Amino acid sequence: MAFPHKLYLVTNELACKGKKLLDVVAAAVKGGVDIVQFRDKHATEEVFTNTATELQSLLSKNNIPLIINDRWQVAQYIHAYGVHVGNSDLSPTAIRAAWPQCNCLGYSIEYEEQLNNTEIIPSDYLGISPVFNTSTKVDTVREWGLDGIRWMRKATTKPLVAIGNINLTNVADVIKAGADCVAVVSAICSADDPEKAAAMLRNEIEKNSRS
Ligand SMILES: Cc1ncc(COP(=O)(O)OP(=O)(O)O)c(N)n1
Ligand SMILES: Cc1ncsc1CCOP(=O)(O)O
Ligand SMILES: [Mg+2]
Repeated sequence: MAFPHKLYLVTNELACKGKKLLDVVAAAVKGGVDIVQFRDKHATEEVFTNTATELQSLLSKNNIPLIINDRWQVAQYIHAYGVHVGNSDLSPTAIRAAWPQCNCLGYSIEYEEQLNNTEIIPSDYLGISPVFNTSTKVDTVREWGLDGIRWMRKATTKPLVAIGNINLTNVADVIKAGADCVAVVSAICSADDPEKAAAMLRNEIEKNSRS
């Protein structure tokens, strides 16, 4: 599966610091975000489904794919583009079996051994998780660093999405190390001007991409 996306917004309502989540997402898309993940680890099923539905409506008007974090049944129900899962979630193989129409299945890589695991095969992209330690997600195993990106680039041909404390100061290095796409929470959600923050990140990615 082709993965043409370069700048991936992962949402976090708290990180938006009082701004409305949908406004932040709309601004980020104007700035150059080309794929969005709805991630809320605490919302009830009802609130989660309602917000996911609103995001799907906003993003489909802009031809931007929506990925749902963890809750693949909500993703299927709202006809989202896909789902992102990690080691504590239902496996990619099981999701493919339960939801054959899923267009895009993302899978977090926290351990080197995962690259020898058959779960890589049904995955459409791999999340390098995290590249740098971040206060946005503290239940992590280790930070991969730039060397980890370089290692993964050599170890697999799957599209690589880098995530974890990526911002304007390090995004060029992350791309040069071999990531195909950069995912951020705080660098956009917490910015005073999310549109400008997205535009600056996108510009830096384009300047340093191989294609
Ligand atoms: C693009 C991307 N990469 C990694 C993750 C982390 O997923 P996971 O390991 O399942 O952890 P939670 O996000 O569920 O806390 C991600 N969400 N997105
Ligand atoms: C969801 C997730 N998965 C690995 S790190 C992370 C959070 C990234 O957030 P930030 O861009 O604010 O560091
Ligand atoms: Mg998860």
